[in-house]
Order: sequence, then structure tokens, then C-alpha cells
Amino acid sequence: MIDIQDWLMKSTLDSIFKVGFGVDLDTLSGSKEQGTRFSKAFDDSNFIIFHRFVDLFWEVKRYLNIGLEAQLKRNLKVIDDFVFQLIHSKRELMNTGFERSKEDMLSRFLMASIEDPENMTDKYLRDIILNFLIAGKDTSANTLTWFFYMLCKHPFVQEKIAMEIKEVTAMPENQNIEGFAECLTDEVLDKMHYLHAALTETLRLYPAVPLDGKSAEEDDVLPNGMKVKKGDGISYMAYAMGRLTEIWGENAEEFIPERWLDNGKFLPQSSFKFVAFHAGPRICLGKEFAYRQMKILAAVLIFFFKFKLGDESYIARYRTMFTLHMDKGLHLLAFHRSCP
Ligand code: HEM
Repeated sequence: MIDIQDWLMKSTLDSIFKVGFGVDLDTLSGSKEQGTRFSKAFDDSNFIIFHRFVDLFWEVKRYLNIGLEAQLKRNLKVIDDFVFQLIHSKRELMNTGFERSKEDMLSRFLMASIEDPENMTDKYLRDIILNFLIAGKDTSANTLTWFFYMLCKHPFVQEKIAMEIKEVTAMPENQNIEGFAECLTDEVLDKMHYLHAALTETLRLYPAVPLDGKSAEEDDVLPNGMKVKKGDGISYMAYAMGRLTEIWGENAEEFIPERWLDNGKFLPQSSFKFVAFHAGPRICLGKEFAYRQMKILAAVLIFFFKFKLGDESYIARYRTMFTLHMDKGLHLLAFHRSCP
């Protein structure tokens, strides 16, 4: 039995490090002790910071450096040391003129910092790195976890996705994993309309950012006439909006990927209706990256394996965090598709 949520959290972290910072962290196989320490410190800090919402005395504990706040301080040191080390070694690598290092995001930010060293300090670069990690790691991993949960609860959908992947990639069943992953070009992924729809349907019901908010920069009036004063906070709940019958019809609570399809082609909805990625000028910057990453992971796993819940009657619950984490993980059985 595997806890797929744990594996997905590790693989999205590894993938952001590779694409964003050009580093093989390899927390998935745990081969690098430093990477595993960083990853644990990052996840624990995330939890402790969220816990501040329900702990009236967190500031006192921070002042006295006790309890979770003392733990947070230690974790932040692990995170800072790791990230500053990453920035320094990347800078050294760039100074040697190693061309490939210019391909990732961090290298580009480092090049920009040469032009503007006063504003783009190492602390600023550290915050950029952590910002991308916070925005892009748990969100994709949580979405994929709920997606696999939905596929186990709806085996017919899982089989339809498996068929689509087989048809679009035209790969033989005895293909090896590396060869299969290589065939997943943008062009091939774009043809996976049903998979795209199933991921989007998952996000409608289980938005990775379930509650979001903004504060008004100036006095304003909302479209329904409500007056907002400068500095007022406004929250919206993507989790509730995804389940409103006024928006999605009578079957709003049901998982139906077909609602996103028109003649077999994915039909996007307004981002003000489907708000999982936010909307307007501050819409998620990583949306396309997230879909690509989630489609690659899902396609590889579903092409080779069929998934079932360890306990068929299991009802998943969410854990209150910044993102929609599944409580106690998702324990699945994986069967190789080539085995009868
Ligand atoms: C299923 C996956 C994802 C979901 C559901 C998601 C959702 C969101 C949401 C709701 C916001 C707005 C947050 C706010 O109001 O402040 C946001 C912002 C952002 N996201 Fe994502 N995200 C996902 C994946 C990613 C990935 C993989 C990356 C980067 C690699 C990323 C990068 C960002 C960034 C940089 C912002 C800030 C944009 C800004 O404030 O201008 N996201 N995302």
C-alpha cells in the first residue's frame, strides 16, 4: 500500500527545484540528506505558521522562544541556510560561464540582480524562491491527491483516462517508463482533453486554495452595489463556490468531467466562475505549468498502473491548512496494467 499524497508532495517539490532552480533535490527517493531536511523544515514551518491563526499566544511564545515558535525558529534557520547556499552556488556556477545554468528561473533572476543589486539582494532572491515553493508545491500535489481519490471512487473515469492516454500517445503496453515519459510533449498533452477535464473537475470540487482574500487598495463599489472602503479585507471561498447549484446546476456536488467537454474538446469557463486559480490581474502565474506538471504525472502513473483505495469505503477528509491537504494521506493499491 502506498501513501500517494506523500509521494506527490515529494515529487512536486523535486519538480519545482529542477525546473525553477536547476537542482536535483531528490526527496522522492530521499537520496540527499540535506534536501530531505529542508523539505521537512519547509512543511513543518507551513503548518506552524497556519497554527498561529488558532493560537492566541503565539506572539508570547515567539518572544519567549518556546513551543512551536522555538521549533519554527529552528526550521527557518534550516530553510535560510539551504536557500542561501543554493543562491551562492548558483552564482558561482554562472560566474564560471556554465551555459546550462541560465535555463532555469533562478539563473534568470540572478542575471537580473546583476543589473539591480540594490533591490535584488540575496534576501529578496530567497523570498522569490520560497514564494514559488509555497505557491507551487502543495497546490499541485494536493490537487493530484484529490484527483486520484476521485478516480478510485469513479473507476469508469479512471478507465476513460487510461484509454485516452493510450490513444493519444499510441504507445505499446510493453513500453518502458523513460520512453513513455519522453513521448509526453506539449503537443501530445494538449490532446488529452478528458484528462484535462477530470483535473479541472477535481479543482472545482477540491480547490487547492479553498479560501482566498484580498484587501482594497482604495474605496470601491462591488458589482452588486456593496461599498468597500480602502483597507477592507474581502474573502471568497472557492470551495463553496465550486459546489453552488446557482453556479454549476443541480448536479454541482457530483464529479462529472464531461461538464467541461464540448464535442470531446475541453471547454474552459470564465476564471470568475471557476476560481480555483484566482482571477484578474493576480491570477495564478503557474497555471499552465501546473496543468502540464499534473498531466505528465497523471499520464505516466495511469498508463502503467490502475489504482484502488486500500479501503474501498474510505471517505477522505481535508486537513485545515493554507492548501486543501488530505487528512491522514491517501492510501492506495497500485496494480500494473500489464498484469491480468
Ligand atoms: C493546481 C495547482 C495550483 C493552484 C490551484 C494554484 C492557485 C493559485 C491561486 C488561487 C493563487 C492566488 C493566490 C492569492 O490570491 O494570493 C495563485 C497565485 C500564484 N501562483 Fe498558483 N496555483 C497552482 C500552482 C502553481 C504553480 C505550480 C506555481 C509555480 C510554479 C504557481 C505560482 C503562483 C504564483 C507566483 C502566484 C502569485 C501570483 C500573483 O500574486 O501575482 N502556482 N495560485
